[in-house]
Amino acid sequence: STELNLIRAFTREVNVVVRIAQLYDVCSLNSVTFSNNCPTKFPMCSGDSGLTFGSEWYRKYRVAPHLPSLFYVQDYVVPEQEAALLREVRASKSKWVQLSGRRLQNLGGVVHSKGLIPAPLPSWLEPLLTRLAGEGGEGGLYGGKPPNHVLVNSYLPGEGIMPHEDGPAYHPVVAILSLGAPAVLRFRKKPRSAEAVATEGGSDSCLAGSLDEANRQALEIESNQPHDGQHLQQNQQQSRVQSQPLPAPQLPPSKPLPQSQGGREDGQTQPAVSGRCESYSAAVAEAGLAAWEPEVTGRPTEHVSGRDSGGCRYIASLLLQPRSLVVFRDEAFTHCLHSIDEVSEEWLDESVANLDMYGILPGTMLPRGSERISLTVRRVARVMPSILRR
Ligand SMILES: O=C(O)CCC(=O)C(=O)O
Ligand SMILES: [Fe+2]
Repeated sequence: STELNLIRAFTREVNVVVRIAQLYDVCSLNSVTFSNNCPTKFPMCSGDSGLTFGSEWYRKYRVAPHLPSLFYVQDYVVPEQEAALLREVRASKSKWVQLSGRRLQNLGGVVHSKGLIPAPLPSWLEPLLTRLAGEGGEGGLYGGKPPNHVLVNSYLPGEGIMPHEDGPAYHPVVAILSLGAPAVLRFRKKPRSAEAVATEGGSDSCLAGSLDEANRQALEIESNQPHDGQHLQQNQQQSRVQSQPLPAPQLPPSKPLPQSQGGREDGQTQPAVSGRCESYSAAVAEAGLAAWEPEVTGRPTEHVSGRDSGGCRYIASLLLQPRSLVVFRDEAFTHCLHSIDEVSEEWLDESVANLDMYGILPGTMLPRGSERISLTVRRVARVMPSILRR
């Protein structure tokens, strides 16, 4: 019976260990490790990573199997709420800043390298911000604290936002509400720095790094078009808020800098991509991101299905319909760049992960139609003490 007791005690211990491992989900211990790298014996790893991350909300709205920290909520607001929000944005006394590819209102204060220099958020945003803070299951979307910063972006057809990351000033979660017209948000792997390429070896360009047949086609088709670095430089030169174009190639700054030091008006980090897109397979493996394999069929010749203008594959894209909410966090926030093409029609290629929801077939062209307004809602992790407020 002593042996039996020992066996029982041992079994209890093992159960406790297994339970703890399940609760804490080994995959979540390192946000860079994803479900596909997880030992299969932990069921929470298959498609989930993390305690909160495994909540019902995230399970319900996860949309792209290749990018498990990307979430999409169709019809997050009803048409009346959309109309009311659009009225408020248009009536707002806040100053619009004209950038090269969009107009921008910055609400909640100025994002500085040392944190947020806070300013009051307009009262019309309160119900939306309260609702957003409560999404995502226990603890809410922003780590138990309310969002404190909102960008209002306005895009006319033909306008967009170049590949960028939102940067380390923010708690790594963003929720974007789309109003008025659709657009496609595209995710690609963050480029490796020139330094990393030199010291770790490998290819310094996506084009050279994945010279499969499809990529050769991409090169041929797009050889006359500027790739991202050139786009970035052109945009920077055109931008009224950017005092000087940044030389390319250039490392993404480790933190957003004040404008005078080359930072952006919107507090975000904009790497000069300059075609320095990391070898696709290496990028995907390093970030634990699964491959999205394009089907090279029936596409118009000016587009290469699921690739950016440098020939790099997108990890995922999302059709952002009016009234929808997109949320991305963790690796989608820190390991990827996101962008909206400067087009008046969106080519819905196979990388667009949510076409099914709308009964749209890949290969469809979707006119952007009219002005799109987006509300980018985030929390700046550090808020400057009031004594330093201007
Ligand atoms: O308009 C969007 O959907 C994207 C906006 C964005 O990426 C940003 O404000 O940082
Ligand atoms: Fe962004």
